[in-house]
Parts: sequence; C-alpha cells; structure tokens
Amino acid sequence: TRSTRPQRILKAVQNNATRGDAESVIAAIDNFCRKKEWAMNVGDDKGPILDSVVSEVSPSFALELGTYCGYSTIRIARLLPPGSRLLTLEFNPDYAAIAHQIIAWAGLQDKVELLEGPSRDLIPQMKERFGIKSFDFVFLDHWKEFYLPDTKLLEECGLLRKGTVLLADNVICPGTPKYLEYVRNSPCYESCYFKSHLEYTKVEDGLEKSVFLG
Ligand SMILES: CCCNc1ncnc2c1ncn2[C@@H]1O[C@H](/C=C/CNC(=O)c2cc(-c3ccc(F)cc3)cc(O)c2O)[C@@H](O)[C@H]1O
Ligand SMILES: [Mg+2]
Repeated sequence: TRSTRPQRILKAVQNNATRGDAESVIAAIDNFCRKKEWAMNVGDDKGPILDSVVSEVSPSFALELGTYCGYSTIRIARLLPPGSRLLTLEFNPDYAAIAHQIIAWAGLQDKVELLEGPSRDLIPQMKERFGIKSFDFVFLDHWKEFYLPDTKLLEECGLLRKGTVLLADNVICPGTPKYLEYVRNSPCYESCYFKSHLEYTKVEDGLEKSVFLG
C-alpha cells in the first residue's frame, strides 16, 4: 500500500541527514517539503523566530502541543540547556511512531519525552504523573480550535507561572481567532505578533508570543 507523507519525510531524513546531527535533520525536512511535498512543519521561515524565542526563554520545562513528525520538537530540543526537558503531546499513534524515529535520528531522544494521547487528558496529569511544577515555555501547533481550551486548561491546572511564554503557530493561516482574541484582550497576558509566512510558501502567517502575567 502507498506510504504516508510522514513515512516519506522519515525516509528523506534517513537518506539525507547525518545521525546525531539535528541541523542536518532540519535541513533534510525543509528541503523535502520545499522541493518534493509540502507538509505542516513550522518550517524554515517561522523556524528562526521559534529558535529566538526558545533561546531567549532557555526553558527548564517546555511543552509542545502537536508533535506531528517532530520537526519543531527538534528545533526546540536542540536549543535546550542540559538537564532541561521538552514534553511533546501527540494523539495520532502513526505520527508518534514516525516522530520517535526522527527525534532519535537527530540524537535528541534524551531531552524529549513524547507522550501519546490527547492534550485534554495529558495536561491534567502533568503534576502528579510527570512531576511538572510549571512550564517555562509552551509551543502551540496542534488543532487550531484547541489552542484556547488547552490554554485555559493549562491555567486551571496551575501549569503556567508569572513569565511563562506561550508561542502559537498559525495565528493567521489557518488562523486561531478565538485564541488570539483571548490572549490579546486578557489582562493576564502580554502579547505580540511576529509576522512571517506559511511554511514553504509566500502566504502570510505568523507566531503570537504571549507572556502569562499570573
Ligand atoms: C483532542 C484534539 C486536541 N488535542 C490534541 N492532542 C494531541 N495531539 C493533537 C491534538 N490535536 C491535534 N494533534 C496532533 O497535532 C498535529 C496537528 C496539527 C494541526 N496543524 C494544522 O492543521 C496546520 C495546518 C496548516 C495549513 C495551512 C494552510 C493550508 F492550506 C493547509 C494547512 C499549517 C500548519 O502549520 C498547521 O500546524 C497532528 O499531529 C495531530 O495528530
Ligand atoms: Mg503549524
């Protein structure tokens, strides 16, 4: 039977990237998605913005909602200081299986915990089951209508602290209007928009950075 796009992305990584070299894995995925097949990775235009925010925060505990193939997982994990942890949530087992292999190819499996399941079930388990006090950084890149409910769930579970940085992908395309309205109007957040382009295209898209004020 025909392979899936994530399987073809994994093959591109295995054929073109050097084991243990995260930069070569990122480049292999970007080249494949630019020249062969588009895929919904944050990509090489928005990616450097993600990198700069992660580097600025230098999180001890980071959370990613929506692993997909692990492209942004690797972008984040490669910048983390020793001893820090990135938890990434993915509820599609086929995508999770591919992401595990791509994260391992980049040599970043020791910094990343890929948790299989829906965010609404896993977020309430973060304190007891995963020993998380609070997150320093959250990257939102899963189903767009879940950005807002999951942000509220993180607040309710006490997983955000004064200064936690939320960074949301796709706030223009496909768009996350309810989330944007919330973080831009809530007195609990200080928000700003980083204009860029939808991955591998000239279409406008951008990232919204929101600092939780407690
Ligand atoms: C219970 C649902 C909410 N909770 C969830 N918990 C755990 N994992 C979840 C998840 N939702 C979705 N996921 C996973 O995240 C990923 C979903 C990402 C959704 N992303 C998009 O739709 C998206 C779409 C585009 C896009 C833009 C323009 C266009 F023409 C076509 C697509 C661009 C992007 O950058 C995107 O991120 C998948 O791997 C999915 O299995
Ligand atoms: Mg995205």
